Amino acid sequence: MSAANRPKTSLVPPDDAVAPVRHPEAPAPGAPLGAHYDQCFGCGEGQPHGLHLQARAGDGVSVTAEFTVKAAHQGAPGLAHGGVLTSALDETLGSLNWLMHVIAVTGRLETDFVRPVPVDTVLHLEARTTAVHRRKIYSSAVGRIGGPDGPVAVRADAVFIEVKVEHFIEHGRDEEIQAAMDEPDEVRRIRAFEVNP
Ligand SMILES: CCCCCCCC(=O)SCCNC(=O)CCNC(=O)[C@H](O)C(C)(C)COP(=O)(O)OP(=O)(O)OC[C@H]1O[C@@H](n2cnc3c(N)ncnc32)[C@H](O)[C@@H]1OP(=O)(O)O
Repeated sequence: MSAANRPKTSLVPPDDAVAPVRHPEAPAPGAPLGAHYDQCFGCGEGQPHGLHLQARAGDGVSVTAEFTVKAAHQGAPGLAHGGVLTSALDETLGSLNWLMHVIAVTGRLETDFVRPVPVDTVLHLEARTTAVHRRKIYSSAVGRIGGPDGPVAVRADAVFIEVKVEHFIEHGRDEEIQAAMDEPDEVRRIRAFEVNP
């Protein structure tokens, strides 16, 4: 069935889903994950239009991250754009896959916007993978304002789908694929595609 005709997929894992497994070489809890690709809109240091989100490994398959809402991220006067907040959730959720050493892309992402988020706010994000079923990875995230224990402003549930590295090579634009493959630093080269080292 083509993707366009596929029925809407549940965000609830099926009964025979299993617990996620943290890779033995995943970064220790508390370790910064760093950017997986310097041009990534979510985390890339070299991306002037990006969110510059910084994530750290948590326990199990979990991460925490911070994102500061800038003037460039407004939707309404002085308030963050909902799509930008969803991007911050997507990036945080996507970084969970690195802890399992699985390459995956977002298949479905559902966001609840609970409170408005003003410019200059630091959004404190927490995400966790809850279940895995074949290639489907079920994860959830919340974003709090006013501190890591502050009130929830946004939350999201997602299904990521495991893919092979060919997904990026087949579908990405040649010049960026080539530049990422020519990266002399092996870890950066690998992480551009979030491939298992
Ligand atoms: C490198 C990491 C970067 C992280 C950055 C943050 C994350 C991102 O934003 S990634 C970018 C946004 N996402 C994308 O571009 C993905 C675009 N979509 C695609 O390429 C394809 O539709 C893709 C790969 C998801 C699935 O296609 P395909 O491999 O043919 O899947 P298919 O074989 O049909 O389905 C596999 C399973 O996934 C499920 N599935 C497929 N698509 C979806 C979906 N959209 N939602 C939920 N489940 C889905 C299917 O139901 C099937 O489940 P089951 O095993 O139970 O039968």
